[in-house]
Amino acid sequence: MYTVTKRIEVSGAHCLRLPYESKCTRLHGHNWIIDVTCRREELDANGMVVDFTHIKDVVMKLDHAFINDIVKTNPTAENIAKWIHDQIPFCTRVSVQESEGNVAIYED
Ligand SMILES: Nc1nc2c(c(=O)[nH]1)N=C([C@H](O)[C@H](O)COP(=O)(O)OP(=O)(O)OP(=O)(O)O)CN2
Ligand SMILES: [Zn+2]
Repeated sequence: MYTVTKRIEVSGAHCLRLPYESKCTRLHGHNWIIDVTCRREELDANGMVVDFTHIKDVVMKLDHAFINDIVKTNPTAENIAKWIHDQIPFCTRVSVQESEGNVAIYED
C-alpha cells in the first residue's frame, strides 16, 4: 500500500449558521492548515498515488475565498474536510486545523 500526504495552508473567511448565540455566526477568517492523505494499492502509470498538484488544485479553491460560497453545507471544519475528501481520488483522510488546538478529521 502506498500513501501520500500533502499539507496546504489556506486563508479564507466564513460564518457559521447556528441556532444558538455564537461569535462564529459573524464573518471571520482563519488560516486553515489542511492535511490530505491518499492511499492506493498500486501506483498509476506515472508512479503516483495521486499527483500532489491535483490535491493542491482542489484545496486551493478555498484560498482567499468566502467559504460559504464554495462549501454548500454549514462550513465547519468537519464539513470542509468532507468537501475536500469527496473531490480527491483515493483520499482516505482529511484533517482541517482551524486554529491551534481546533482540529476536525474526516476519514473513510
Ligand atoms: N466542531 C466545530 N466547532 C466549531 C467550529 C467547527 O468548525 N467545528 N468552528 C467554529 C468557528 O469557526 C470559530 O471560529 C472557532 O471558534 P472557537 O473554538 O471559539 O475558536 P477560537 O480560535 O477563538 O478558540 P479559542 O479556544 O478561544 O482559542 C466554532 N466551533
Ligand atoms: Zn470559524
